[in-house]
Amino acid sequence: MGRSGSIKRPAAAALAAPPSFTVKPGDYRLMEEVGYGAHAVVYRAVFLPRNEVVAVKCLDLDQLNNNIDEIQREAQIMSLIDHPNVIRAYCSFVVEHSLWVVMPFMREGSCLHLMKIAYPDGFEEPVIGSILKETLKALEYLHNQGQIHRDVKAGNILIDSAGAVKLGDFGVSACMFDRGWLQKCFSLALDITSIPDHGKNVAEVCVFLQLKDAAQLALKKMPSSEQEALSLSEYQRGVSAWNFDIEDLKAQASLIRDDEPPEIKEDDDTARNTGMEKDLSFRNHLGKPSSESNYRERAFATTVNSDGKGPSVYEAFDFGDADCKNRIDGYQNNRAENGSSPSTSKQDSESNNNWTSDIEQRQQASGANNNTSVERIHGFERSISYSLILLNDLLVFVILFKSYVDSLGDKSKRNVVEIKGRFSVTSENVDLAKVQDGPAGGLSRKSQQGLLLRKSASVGDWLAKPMCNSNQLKELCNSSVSSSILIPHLENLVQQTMFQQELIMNLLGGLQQNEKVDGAQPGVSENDRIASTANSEKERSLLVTISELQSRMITLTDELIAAKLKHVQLQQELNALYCREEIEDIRDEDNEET
Ligand SMILES: Nc1ncnc2c1ncn2[C@@H]1O[C@H](COP(=O)(O)OP(=O)(O)OP(=O)(O)O)[C@@H](O)[C@H]1O
Repeated sequence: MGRSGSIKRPAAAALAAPPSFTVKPGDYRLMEEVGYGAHAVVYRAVFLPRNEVVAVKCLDLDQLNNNIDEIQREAQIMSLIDHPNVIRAYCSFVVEHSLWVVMPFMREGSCLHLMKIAYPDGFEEPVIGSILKETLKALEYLHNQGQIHRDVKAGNILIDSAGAVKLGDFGVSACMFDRGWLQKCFSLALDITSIPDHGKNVAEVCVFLQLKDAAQLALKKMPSSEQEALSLSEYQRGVSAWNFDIEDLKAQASLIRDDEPPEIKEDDDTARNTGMEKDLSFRNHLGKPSSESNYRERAFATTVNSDGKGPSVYEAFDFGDADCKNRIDGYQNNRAENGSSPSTSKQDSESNNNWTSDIEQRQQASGANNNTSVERIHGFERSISYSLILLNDLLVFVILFKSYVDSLGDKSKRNVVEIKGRFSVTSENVDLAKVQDGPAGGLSRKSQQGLLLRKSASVGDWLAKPMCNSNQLKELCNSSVSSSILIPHLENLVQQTMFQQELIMNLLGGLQQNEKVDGAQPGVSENDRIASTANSEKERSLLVTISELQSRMITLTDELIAAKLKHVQLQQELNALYCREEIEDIRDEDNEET
């Protein structure tokens, strides 16, 4: 990524809003509310002169009176955007106490919304891959423009009726090359510490930073009941945040009362409101009644109706891969055949909330007879393949992470080009090609080692090809991979490991039950008995493998946590060094200016 001199700026023609959209409020008719965030309500609207459907984001200026600059920046950034994967503002203007931003209407809503309504267990991997690919294109474009989005999450990834994926919400984005912004950050830090003598500031800022870390730690240590209440309240309010805890998400979804989710009726023009608590005063302030139906739910209802009619959000995606598409269609058909409308799938997940049941359901739906031991064995094999894949990923990450932590010790002083808030842009920019080949890319790389991994129907192709060969691994260990890239993967892996342990326990329980049932069945033929004995042998050896995997995973997880702690400690030391250097630079500049 270049510095300010190399930032590409959109051509002048692209800067101007399309002349066809006017800045007269009377030209827009606000329809139903389609979403809301911390500072804004978004409506479906009609641009009357052309009878064209658009989205209007209404930002409450009173509520944000201290952040006018930021609001202006968001509107400005959105109007400069010219990329198919980033939501662009057609125009913006002030209406009484709010700023209206007119933009393309994304009919299917956000990924968060889709998951809440119809996919409480998350999307299928191919869909995730497709969404992420488009999102990465958006980020690449923004980064080339010198912008950091800083709020990439499911609630800000929107999908239109054609299946196009666009990144929205620039409320907290920042320009990486904005020196003024950088200075503001530092002076804020200095204000907080209230130290008049600049000579002492270096140390004080580092105290300040530690306090901030302590506050974050305290938040983590908040009693789980309080965390749950906070988390549930945010979930119900539709506030989207990063949450990698699948069990937590499931628990939150299950806490929503049965009468809260929308009733999915394709021909119901007045889809019911979700009933989620919302800030009524804010919405009334913006001049819209709070009881209006939620268009989003109605719109998506047509895509997931169990009768199979209506467009599918999946069908709209261009996967560029017939196999992927078939698998998705198959999954969709299974859902339809099962009658798994959003409400029923939620009940399913409550009553049958484990991975093995999911496999069984999908197998049943595809017409497979999974009652035999052979089928069960295949199920176990798939589970073990999944375990092996995760285990190997974990191993690769532990090795990488350890070498990264070790390398941090040697690199106590890197070439800092810019520090922007919590971002440090160094001359040692991460080589994305390497990173793709590493932790993330490793997932899509074909296994070049001896492991023969059976493809898992549930886990998907991309997970079944996870390994780097030894040379690539060595190369990665020698390269400096950013902790901000590694840590989320590591955390994710720890969670997956825990999930695996639970899965193994479920498998063991399921196997014991099945053995009991098989033993009790009368009228079993001699051939079946022989087959059953052979399968029992196989099951037993698989069980041994499972328990071995389990203990290896636990050991690896422990190592991982220890490495992570060391990393945090080293990172803090590094931060302190960066701060010192940057503050000295700023002071030198001040001195030069004076
Ligand atoms: N162009 C659009 N078309 C359709 N729905 C949209 C559009 N833009 C936003 N939404 C919906 O409105 C919701 C809130 O929008 P947005 O995230 O921009 O508001 P915000 O106040 O900036 O949110 P946050 O709290 O995340 O900062 C989104 O999650 C999405 O569901």
